[in-house]
Amino acid sequence: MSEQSRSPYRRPRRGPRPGGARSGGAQGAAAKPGAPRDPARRVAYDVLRAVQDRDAYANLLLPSLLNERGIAGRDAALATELTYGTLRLQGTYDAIMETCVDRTLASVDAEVLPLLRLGAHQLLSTKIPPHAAVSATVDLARRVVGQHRARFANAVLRKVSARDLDEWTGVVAPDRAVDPSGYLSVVHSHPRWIVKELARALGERSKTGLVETERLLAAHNERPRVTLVAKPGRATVEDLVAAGAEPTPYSPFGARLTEGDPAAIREVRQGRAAVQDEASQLVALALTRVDVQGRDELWLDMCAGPGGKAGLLASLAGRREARLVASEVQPARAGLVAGAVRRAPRDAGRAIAADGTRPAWRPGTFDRVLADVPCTGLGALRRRPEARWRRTEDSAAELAPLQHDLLVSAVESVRPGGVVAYVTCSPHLDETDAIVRRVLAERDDLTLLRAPDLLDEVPGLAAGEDGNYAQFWPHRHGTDAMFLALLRRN
Ligand SMILES: C[S@@+](CC[C@H](N)C(=O)[O-])C[C@H]1O[C@@H](n2cnc3c(N)ncnc32)[C@H](O)[C@@H]1O
Repeated sequence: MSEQSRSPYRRPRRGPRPGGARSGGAQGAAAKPGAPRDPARRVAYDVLRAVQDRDAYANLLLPSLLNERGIAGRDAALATELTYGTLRLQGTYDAIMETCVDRTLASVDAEVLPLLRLGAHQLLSTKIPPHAAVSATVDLARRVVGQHRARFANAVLRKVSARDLDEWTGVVAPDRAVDPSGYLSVVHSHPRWIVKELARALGERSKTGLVETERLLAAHNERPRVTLVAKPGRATVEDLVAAGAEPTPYSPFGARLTEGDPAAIREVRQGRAAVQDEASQLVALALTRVDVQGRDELWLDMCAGPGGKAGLLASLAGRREARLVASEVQPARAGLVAGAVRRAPRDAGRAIAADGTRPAWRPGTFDRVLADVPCTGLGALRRRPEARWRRTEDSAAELAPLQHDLLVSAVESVRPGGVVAYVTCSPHLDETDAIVRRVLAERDDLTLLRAPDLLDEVPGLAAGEDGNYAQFWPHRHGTDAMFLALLRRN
């Protein structure tokens, strides 16, 4: 059963609307004394506004508002579903609502637009009965934007309620045979440029109908399960399984939660385990598996904040009597890295604040270097629902000079015979293949290794012209779309 179908609030795309009011109806679960009416929709609206108006991150703001307002249980689950679901499918809802307003959607007031999207989500993708979805949203509109604009919201949502999601996309999406990217963009709610970039990274052409691209886009709209890492030497997968998680298919350190709050797990609270995507664990593991002849004592994580991979690498280094320097340019994030590497076996990790492009160490100091560079994050769209609307077509080009300089610096930091892992949480070819190729072309002291061979327990990873890169994919591996290139310095 997919995560999507597991959600109690989701409605299958086709089929009858289940009858009977549920907790997602207008009044929801019993409110606490003094709590605002319909706290779930109110908090979802506040997060959508903050994401839209001040570039807030939903995954940070929502938990803190739920906590601040004392919203828990079914109301918290409803608020989470409404917030993330609305942000993910915003592109589809906007295409539908364009046909339901008598002006452009862009000219609708900023206070009202999130209400319309919230209402459209309840109508088109949840089991909330249509009359409850409309009346609860209009009720909220009355309170937050006034009677006049609530009437407008009511009129738009009544038009939206006339069809189900499949009927609507049949009306508003371009013909797939004529414009496959445009069709996928509307049906799976991604900006068209992202559809094209992901298809390019998957090696698919429009002519073929973009079959695998569609599977990837659909995976981005599924709710991902929380994955944990048991830091070697400090906790085990068995500890996490005892706490209710399931082992991950590939990482020897990973376990997935089916539901529940990771902070409720003792090992996580104690810093012996942490939340970390399985692909992040595996790219760090691959770097430690490469054979480096001779000395293997000093490792560098050059872009370490907030410290996920550094935490794992420090534990792995400690078990081999190596040490890790975890460096991060932003001092506040370097503080998080210090927390992540604290109490590694043999005290193997040390965090410093330093600019990787102006190294605070001598050239050739390290035996293994991780350059997990800043990137567009197009590989983590499952977990960051608003990111697809925030990045632009130019984002990758803007990051490329820094990515290049960091990889060059990583290469200079490793000793001859040592190895560099270049990693992005993005499959966009301009920040993966293009950066690696450019550095390989500029230098004659590098050999590109076959990264998939270091992770031979994971099928379907090989990418790039000669299959030398490892590229994870959400729809193939159930992970973020993490990219890995391994370079040996000769
Ligand atoms: C993709 S994140 C790294 C994620 C991290 N490895 C983890 O697993 O938690 C990239 C990091 O690089 C940092 N960064 C950006 N420019 C940098 C530079 N010139 N030198 C070092 N770090 C830099 C960013 O602040 C950000 O924390």
